[in-house]
Amino acid sequence: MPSVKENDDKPDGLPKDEWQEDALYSIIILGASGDLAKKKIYPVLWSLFRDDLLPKNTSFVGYARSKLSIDDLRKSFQANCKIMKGEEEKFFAFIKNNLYISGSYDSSEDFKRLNESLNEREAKTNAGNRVFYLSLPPFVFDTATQHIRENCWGKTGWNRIVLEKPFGHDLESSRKLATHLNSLFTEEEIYRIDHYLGKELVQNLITLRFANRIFNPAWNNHNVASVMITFKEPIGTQGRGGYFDEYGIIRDIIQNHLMQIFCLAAMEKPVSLNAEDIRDEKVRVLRRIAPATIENSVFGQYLGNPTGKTEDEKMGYLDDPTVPKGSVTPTFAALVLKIDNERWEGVPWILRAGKALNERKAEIRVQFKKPDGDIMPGTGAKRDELVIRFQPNEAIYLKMMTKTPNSHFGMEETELDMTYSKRYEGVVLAEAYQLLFLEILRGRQIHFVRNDELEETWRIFTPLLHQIENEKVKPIDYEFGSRGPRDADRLLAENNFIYTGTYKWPGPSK
Ligand SMILES: NC(=O)C1=CN([C@@H]2O[C@H](COP(=O)(O)OP(=O)(O)OC[C@H]3O[C@@H](n4cnc5c(N)ncnc54)[C@H](OP(=O)(O)O)[C@@H]3O)[C@@H](O)[C@H]2O)C=CC1
Ligand SMILES: O=C1O[C@H](COP(=O)(O)O)[C@@H](O)[C@H](O)[C@H]1O
Repeated sequence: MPSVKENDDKPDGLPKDEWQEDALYSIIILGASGDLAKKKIYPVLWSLFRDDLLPKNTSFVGYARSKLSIDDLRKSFQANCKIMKGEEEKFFAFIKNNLYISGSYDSSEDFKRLNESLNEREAKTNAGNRVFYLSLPPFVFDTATQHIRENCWGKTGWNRIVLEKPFGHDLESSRKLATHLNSLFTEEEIYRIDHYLGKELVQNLITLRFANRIFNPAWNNHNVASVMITFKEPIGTQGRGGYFDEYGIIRDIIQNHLMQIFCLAAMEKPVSLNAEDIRDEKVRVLRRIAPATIENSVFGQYLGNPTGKTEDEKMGYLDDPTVPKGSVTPTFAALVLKIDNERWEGVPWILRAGKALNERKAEIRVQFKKPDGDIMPGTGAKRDELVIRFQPNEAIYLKMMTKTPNSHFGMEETELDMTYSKRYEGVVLAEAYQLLFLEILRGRQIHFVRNDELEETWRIFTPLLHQIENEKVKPIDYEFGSRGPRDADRLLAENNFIYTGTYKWPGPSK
């Protein structure tokens, strides 16, 4: 097994693709001067270039309003790139493949200049394949996409447009955006990124469920008591409260990341691994869910922790000067969805997400019912629980009962454990954006969100969002660094999720 621990953004074993030799691939980053571009997109492009995973003829074209030289651009993102000793020359070659054009998002002339520059570079090749990556605030989506379509759509190869969330603010605005995009592009040309779909263990859900005989027969209301999907972050809004306040935790995490995990865990087996077949099943299960309700939800907002170690921890959500005074935007939410189909009727699916909590964690817990016809009553047997920990320290473990060694029929809780750092020692997992970028270039949409998925998730959450916003429902206070409001545990208990607190992992967590 190769060990690449010395540089942990070098993933192991990514397949080398056979790219079109006679084509020029242009990756055009709109909003190249922005935060996402410098923190994420350029560093990921560098890592893929460094590891020879991109087509040989790839050119990176930044576009933004700021007047920047290539050197300014480089300085903006270099600190976020991992450049090991001996890789300086390669980094220099990466920078040489970069171009930057300053232009506004509402000027045909500027987009025409961008197009001329792309044409000029493509002239020496047979085909020009173009990826337009919109790393832009949502209010410029409409004009920018219009100009891309009218002025920059290549004629000799394929064109793909990549969008980051937010895809609208509610059902109506999402539909409006969809209508606009559909008037310009085909669905095959649109790549809606949800970076959770690029995470290794999220991708593994399909394999686990459908490549193993043992899970599928047990994956239903005869055997499953409840399911909980959790996202926790130990950081607050860190000065970006103004942005967060317009969205809140449901739009930021639950409607997208947690619902994508939900779909992969709850959907029926797709007829094939074709992107359309998988996405058809996701939509099918979403259509069987009634809108989320306030009665089945708990909302929280964090307070500063006076004993916190950092300034962030000491600051409550409302202390952030960028957050409007008296805001009731939730930074924590727990809610329950029910799926009205033959497989899942009666099983509560609990979705929880929060900022400023006690740890960083994203996981799914599937709690199984106790066996029927119990021949060991009164022995304290606990429910089996399958945990898939998406991050950190990726792991799949099944908490289960075993006979205590050398006892008569004494039993205790133990686990079948597949912790990635042990099972795949030394293997570096690719970062979500690395995998997703390669999928865009390959033209594979499995790990991207289709418009009807979006429509369904907005249908589920829009009535609740509008209600809490119109009625200014006050979230419950919780302290920075806690597990969130206590009422959330009550919601779990009322929805058949049993926490015993008796399970003990032997030794430090890997
Ligand atoms: N390979 C490895 O390294 C493995 C490590 N382990 C470790 O073993 C430890 C225990 O395992 P775990 O599966 O977490 O089991 P536990 O039963 O101890 O905890 C399950 C989860 O229940 C939640 N919880 C805590 N209090 C309450 C409450 N009052 N009501 C409802 N829920 C509550 C907590 O999450 P929350 O705060 O999110 O609600 C907790 O993480 C973990 O640290 C885990 O990392 C386990 C298996 C493999
Ligand atoms: O989309 C978002 O995700 C991040 C968390 O991503 P992760 O990969 O670090 O789990 C979150 O911090 C941010 O608020 C949200 O917009």
